Amino acid sequence: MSEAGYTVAVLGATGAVGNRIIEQLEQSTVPVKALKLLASEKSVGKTLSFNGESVAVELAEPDAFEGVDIVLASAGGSVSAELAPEAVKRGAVVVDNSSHWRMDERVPLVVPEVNPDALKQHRGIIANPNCSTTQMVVALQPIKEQFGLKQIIVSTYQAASGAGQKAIDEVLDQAQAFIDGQREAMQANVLPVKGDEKHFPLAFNLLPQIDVFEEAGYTHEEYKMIDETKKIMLGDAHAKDIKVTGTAVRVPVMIGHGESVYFEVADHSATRSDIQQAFANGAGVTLQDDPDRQLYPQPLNAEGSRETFVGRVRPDLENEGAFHAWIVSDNLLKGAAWNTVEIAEQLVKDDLVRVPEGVNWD
Ligand SMILES: NC(=O)C1=CN([C@@H]2O[C@H](COP(=O)(O)OP(=O)(O)OC[C@H]3O[C@@H](n4cnc5c(N)ncnc54)[C@H](OP(=O)(O)O)[C@@H]3O)[C@@H](O)[C@H]2O)C=CC1
Ligand SMILES: N[C@@H](CC(=O)OP(=O)(O)O)C(=O)O
Repeated sequence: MSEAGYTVAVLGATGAVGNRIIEQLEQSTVPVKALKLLASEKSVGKTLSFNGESVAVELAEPDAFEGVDIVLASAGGSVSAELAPEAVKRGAVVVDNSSHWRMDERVPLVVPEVNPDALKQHRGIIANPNCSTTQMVVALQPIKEQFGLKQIIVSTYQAASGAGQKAIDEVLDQAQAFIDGQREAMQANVLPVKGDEKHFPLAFNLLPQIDVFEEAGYTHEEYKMIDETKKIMLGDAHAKDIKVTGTAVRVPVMIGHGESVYFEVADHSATRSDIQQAFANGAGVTLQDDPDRQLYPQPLNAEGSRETFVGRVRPDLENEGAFHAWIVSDNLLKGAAWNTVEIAEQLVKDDLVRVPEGVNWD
């Protein structure tokens, strides 16, 4: 790093996640010497604000990464597949939000509260996990550290914003049609999966499909949660030390994913209060758990926060060593933009903003 700091590029700067990356970067400890904002042709010439200054959006193309030290990418999988290697070739370290690189064995998949040391092995590309996975592993890491984790069964309640601005707009239009008594006018073109054969309204509804269906009746989102949790917590997407399964459901909430999690610990002496205390002490976790005061996490309250909120902690009444908890976080912040910027902070702190010699992604 030069005295003045790093040149940072935000790829996908005009998107919902990109906008929040810029905001999080403004409030971060990353010393930004210069900022480049990159997007598609249609956004070239637009300006966005960073630290009170107006920055013009440029075209995302290979040469745009000349002189860049850190790239924070959120422009989708195909863009990252093509441009991340180009950025690395030009000496930049890329933190990528898309799912494209996550399962690549050469790529660390990082949540700084859980596996910051994985960054030490980076070869220029670092992946940011799926939003539902991130908040679950942040919450459960202190439980794993103190009591050992044997099994996780999760049901997600995922906000429309996870599928982008178009999904939010669609749900609001559907809600208005429903309120106007025109149920037949509820248009659905985006959810559950853009480009899939059928679409259904989410307003006043629940959709037990996020992403496409794959083997054995599971969706891709469910497989991502299983594989990514293992890669982050155990260092291997196929490890068997913790059994993980789940059901991913889209709910008519705008921002903030909820998760009902059943988990089994190895140490059967753990009490409800031990588990609550472990959550309360967890990095990035805020315990909101007081049934007497009806205190529990809610998406509307989590919006805009970097924290992962945990409540409704209770033992399973039939299985020894098993507990339930309710986890909520802002899917666009800890689930995407903040985790990305937090990784950049960790790279700076550990002096890892450099591409190792001899790396080749071609
Ligand atoms: N970690 C996670 O769980 C999450 C990850 N994501 C990832 O972030 C990505 C962005 O999500 P979101 O912000 O909601 O999406 P948006 O649709 O709001 O934004 C997409 C961004 O990508 C840019 N873009 C699209 N195509 C290209 C292209 N060919 N070249 C350069 N830039 C391009 C867009 O630029 P323009 O405005 O010019 O079209 C825009 O800046 C997702 O595709 C996903 O991969 C998103 C949510 C959560
Ligand atoms: N699939 C997530 C958002 C997302 O973009 O996830 P991923 O980065 O794993 O594709 C959701 O819909 O809430």
